[in-house]
Amino acid sequence: MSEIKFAVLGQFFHCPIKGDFEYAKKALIQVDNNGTIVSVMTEADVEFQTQVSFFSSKSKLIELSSSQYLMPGMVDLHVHAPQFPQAGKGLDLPLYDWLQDYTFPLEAKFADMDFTKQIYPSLVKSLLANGTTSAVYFATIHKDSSVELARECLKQGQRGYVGKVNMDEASQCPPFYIEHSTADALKDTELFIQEVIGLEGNQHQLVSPVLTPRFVPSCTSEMLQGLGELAQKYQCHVQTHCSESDWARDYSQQMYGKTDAEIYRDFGLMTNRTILAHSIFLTAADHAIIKETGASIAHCPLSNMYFANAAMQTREILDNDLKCGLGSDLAGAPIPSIFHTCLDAVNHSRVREDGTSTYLAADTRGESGSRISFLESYWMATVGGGKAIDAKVGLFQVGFEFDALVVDTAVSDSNIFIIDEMDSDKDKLEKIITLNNRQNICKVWVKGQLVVNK
Ligand SMILES: Nc1nc2[nH]cnc2c(=O)[nH]1
Repeated sequence: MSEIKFAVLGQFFHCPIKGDFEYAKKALIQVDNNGTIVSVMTEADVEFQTQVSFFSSKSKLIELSSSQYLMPGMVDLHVHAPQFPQAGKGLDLPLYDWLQDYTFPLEAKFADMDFTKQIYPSLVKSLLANGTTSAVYFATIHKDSSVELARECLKQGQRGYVGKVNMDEASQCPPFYIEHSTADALKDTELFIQEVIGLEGNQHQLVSPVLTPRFVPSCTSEMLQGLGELAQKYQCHVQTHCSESDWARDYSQQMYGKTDAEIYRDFGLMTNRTILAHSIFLTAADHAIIKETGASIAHCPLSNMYFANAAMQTREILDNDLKCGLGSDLAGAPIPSIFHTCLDAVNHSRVREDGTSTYLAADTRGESGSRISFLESYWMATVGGGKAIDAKVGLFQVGFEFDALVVDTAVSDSNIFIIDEMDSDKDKLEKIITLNNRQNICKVWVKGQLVVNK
């Protein structure tokens, strides 16, 4: 039996059931040397006090204060790592022009390892400080630079899913940012998979490789075919963009006469480890394909407001029990925080429900019944994300990995203001979801390893 590394004593929130939450006022969570939760006790357990005293006497007890809340780590299902320097600017163009004018020139710079090493450490640090314990990254087309991102995740202790981007369609990619050849790119991708799996210190697979066809327009059918074969061979994760905008949806129809989900399925890219970013223009048949294959959706609400030309079917996706989590889509949206994304997801659904045009009567303006709740968005950010990456994270339950953070509502520069006599447990959780900032996050653990400690 593995040894207990530490035990945390304090209050916690988590969401075992979509749309609901659990609050434990005083709990003791024991974590073993592998970073796995081996016991979750509350005061109702007869052994509770004895265990608390035991871990205290061994100096293995981490006791939270009354203003501190233990929460599951956040899962960001869609981050463009090389776009970090672009965050907060350049969102004035539609998707196609934004890629060509701003994004591809920036991503091309990651051929330079010095530039890579200047950017990626700050990005990983920033995400961890915002409570993102697991991140699913698009890197760039450059193998060595992409491996460096995986190495950086490992170094800072973040659960990282990293993809070397593939793009080889000459009509859609600029000459300065395109694979040398499809065959070379596929070889590089296979090497990338092997190098990431074999990284020094990655025995527990904290970082994993992800096959990453950028999206249908940037890939030839040979590339999609080759990546589909690698997905079957290595059983690794796959990530891509799916039906993100009118333009992207129409491109697929013109080229293949199919939707993105149908194209990915037909090339063997839809598996229960596939993450489809955006997924705005889904048909009923797409829903069926996604459900049948067990693929997941990364909902990126803020970026959708810039690029999607439409609102996400979040309500239907949740009601249809499709696997769905949240993505920041840095830097199609500027904010590196999945707490913020929770708020965006709710806002996005409310705008959809209400509609926008003041020239229309209220009852014809929006799509009634399409809102989602704060608890549903938080569920997506934790449990939904965990299911998408196929990791046991997002809940404080025995057998789950201890990926967690401590939110302190009493830090001097806090936006969260809790009054115990006035705020119910649900009020407190909603306040934390909506008002939490990185200054409130004082501790972060990934797989039982303390990676942020303020
Ligand atoms: N939001 C977003 N959509 C894309 N579609 C293809 N590439 C991208 C990208 O970098 N960001």
